[in-house]
Amino acid sequence: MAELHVEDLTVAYGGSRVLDGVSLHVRPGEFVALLGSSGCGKTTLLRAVSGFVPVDGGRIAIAGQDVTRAPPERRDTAMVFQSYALWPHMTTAQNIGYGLKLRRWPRPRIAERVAEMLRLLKLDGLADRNVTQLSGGQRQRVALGRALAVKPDILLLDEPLSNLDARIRLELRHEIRALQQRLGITAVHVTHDREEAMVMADRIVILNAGTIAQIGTPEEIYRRPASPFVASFLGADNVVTLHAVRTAGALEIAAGPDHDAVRLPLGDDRAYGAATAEGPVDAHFRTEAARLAAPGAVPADALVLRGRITQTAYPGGRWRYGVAVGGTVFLVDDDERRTVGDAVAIVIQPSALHCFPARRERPEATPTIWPNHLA
Ligand SMILES: Nc1ncnc2c1ncn2[C@@H]1O[C@H](COP(=O)(O)OP(=O)(O)OP(=O)(O)O)[C@@H](O)[C@H]1O
Repeated sequence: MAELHVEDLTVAYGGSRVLDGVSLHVRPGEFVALLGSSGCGKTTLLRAVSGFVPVDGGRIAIAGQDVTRAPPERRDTAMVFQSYALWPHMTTAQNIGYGLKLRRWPRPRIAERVAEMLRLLKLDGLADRNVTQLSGGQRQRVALGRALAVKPDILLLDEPLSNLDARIRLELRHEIRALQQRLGITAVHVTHDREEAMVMADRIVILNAGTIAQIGTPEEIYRRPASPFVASFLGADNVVTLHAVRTAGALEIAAGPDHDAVRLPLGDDRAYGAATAEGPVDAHFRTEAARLAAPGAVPADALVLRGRITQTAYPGGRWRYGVAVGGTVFLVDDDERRTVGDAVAIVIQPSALHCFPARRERPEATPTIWPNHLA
């Protein structure tokens, strides 16, 4: 088990900076996912760790050794690629044993290790088959076997599941995770699939335009996004601008044209972000974290937005509605079947709100009446 230290890493292609001051510590045996939208620098970070991209500044250490300037072959990393990158003229066994041959392992030891990998990866019976005659899932297992065979300090996974169909992707997701835990190997996994990162990783690193937006466990980043960017990226992309005042233990929301004043109690998990948000705040909430009610039947301790249904869809399980509130359309899931034109209330519990200082005030959210105690 080895640890990975990345400190203040900067990488530029030509004149343009792709990674800017990235620092990250991956603990021994930990599975870390790098998550971010296309072009944010995930693959570049992985390639910098493996030594295939020169760095402009900062430091990389693997198992306590500074490898910042070391060539790839002097770093104990192994990479699995989206495109498998197998040798097409070789069999399964030859591909898995390839790294061992390069390291000049004696033949009997190679055969032993390859057999072990075939067993681990459920590739028994396919040892002598040419890899071009394997399915996508099988090919990626071979690539994984080739990477693990050399017992690397760090396993680097570059979107290994992106080319596979949905069912195989789910299957392999769990297999990779189980294998990584069983072998206790330190792994860094690049993905742009939020759910994949959530279910596979011990911790998730969210990258945004070459910098780290947040590092945390799946639960931490989901429940406590550190910024509007992370909140939106993790699905809380309904945003309502409110006027808030922080009082002891609560966030007082002033009435607006489409909602009444409400006192949202603050607790450990409640209205996270509200502690620093006062005045105009952008409150983010998830489609699935709100519900709809008839306008007259709403609870007092939740934020309630009055609107009208403009769109309906049935993605499966629950209905999904577009609800226009003032000039903004929010997406909300609900169990009940409703119709376009229905007047409804969107009910959002405080624990489902992620509040941040508003980036810009939206006219429709400016309160017309400030409650007396806030005036
Ligand atoms: N060899 C290169 N030369 C110049 N620019 C590059 C090179 N490789 C990547 N880039 C640029 O660097 C930025 C980050 O690329 P990178 O591949 O690290 O992103 P990513 O987050 O892995 O994206 P994706 O999810 O699309 O693979 C992008 O703007 C990309 O166009």
